[in-house]
Amino acid sequence: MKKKVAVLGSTGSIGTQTLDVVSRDPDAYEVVSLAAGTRHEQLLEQAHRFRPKLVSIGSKTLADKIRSDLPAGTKLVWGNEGLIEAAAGAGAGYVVCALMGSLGLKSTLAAIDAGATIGLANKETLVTAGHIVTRRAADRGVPLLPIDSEHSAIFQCLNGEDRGTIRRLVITASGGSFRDRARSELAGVTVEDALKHPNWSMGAKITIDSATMANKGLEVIEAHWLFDLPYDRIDVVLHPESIVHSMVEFVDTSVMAQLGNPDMRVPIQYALTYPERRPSPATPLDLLRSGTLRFKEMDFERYPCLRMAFEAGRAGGTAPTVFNAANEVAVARFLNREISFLAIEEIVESALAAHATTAEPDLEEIAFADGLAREAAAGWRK
Ligand SMILES: NC(=O)C1=CN([C@@H]2O[C@H](COP(=O)(O)OP(=O)(O)OC[C@H]3O[C@@H](n4cnc5c(N)ncnc54)[C@H](OP(=O)(O)O)[C@@H]3O)[C@@H](O)[C@H]2O)C=CC1
Ligand SMILES: CC(=O)[C@@H](O)[C@H](O)COP(=O)(O)O
Ligand SMILES: [Mn+2]
Repeated sequence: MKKKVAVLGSTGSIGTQTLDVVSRDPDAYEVVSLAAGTRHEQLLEQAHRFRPKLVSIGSKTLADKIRSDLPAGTKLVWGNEGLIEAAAGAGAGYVVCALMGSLGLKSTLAAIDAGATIGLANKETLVTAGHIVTRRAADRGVPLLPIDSEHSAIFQCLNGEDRGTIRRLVITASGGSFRDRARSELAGVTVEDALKHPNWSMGAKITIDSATMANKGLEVIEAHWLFDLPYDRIDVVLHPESIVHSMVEFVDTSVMAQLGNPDMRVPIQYALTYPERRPSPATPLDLLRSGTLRFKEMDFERYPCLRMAFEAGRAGGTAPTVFNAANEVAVARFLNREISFLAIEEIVESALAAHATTAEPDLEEIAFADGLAREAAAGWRK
């Protein structure tokens, strides 16, 4: 029987690569819903190609624009309610969460409540409300399968291993666009410079997060929730080649690693086919030709966003929510050319400093902390 798949964020980097994976095995998948924000022409093209039951777009204005061009029989919805319907109202048994930012939280929870298996790329959802998402998935018996490359790597290394035998996780970081520059050289860097990731082609927000190392910070918190490990057993190392996607060290000192050329279709496909492996279109890794693999200690002074993520993760409660929300707004302001690159970390630092953490927050308390942090980050002036 075909897997009925919903793709939330279908027009983005992960969304389009998911549709590429799905389109290579038409006997295995049926796309039942697609959700996007603003790229209406791309969404229309996807709707004609995959013929889903339902499509959702960011606003009523955009919905009005595409309505008459949709294939007959495709239901059109929009906005936040549309996202929920795409996640939980189209009969998907498998939901790929590839939205950008914590706006993905409600639709992920809706998909879990509907009993769908989750392919999770949207790390901000776990950062902002990890205890709620993981508990809800466990209560509902819903698998949360990682798509993020590092977490897929760890998940693959852990396959069949007893979790009690893990000594630590080692998450690799490329170092991002400015890894060869000192902090003193970052004052005047441009948006264009920051968007040049050395190894991966990704959406704008995560590419900036890689450059500030906030991405690795988000990933540390994501790993804490996915693998249920304390922060002092999660390490980060610089690995400029992005070939070792992450590692697990076990109590007997054995280290398992997952390697491959950087291509997100591999972890996306693994999340879709798990527990099976299938052939993939990625270029096979040839270690004889890939050159030296380097590993360096992480410098927390060079990358304060990573330090702050560890601090927020350890503080728990609403602190990671604030870290994430302030960072989302700061990155949007940088991409909008309102603030400098280095102001991103100043904004995150000041939001965290002003925040009094609430332990074990419910969804309302998370929304409140998120809103306050966004307001402070939007109003921040040098
Ligand atoms: N790209 C990558 O290689 C990796 C990404 N991730 C994570 O995956 C997630 C997605 O990243 P990526 O694909 O790069 O991001 P993109 O910016 O490329 O895509 C984001 C998607 O979300 C949609 N979207 C944004 N806002 C809304 C909204 N209000 N309503 C509905 N849809 C919306 C966008 O629609 P539209 O563009 O039409 O507005 C787009 O389809 C992030 O959490 C990221 O950290 C993790 C590992 C690797
Ligand atoms: C592909 C992927 O998973 C990204 O999160 C990637 O890891 C970004 O690279 P760095 O954050 O290591 O620069
Ligand atoms: Mn990653």
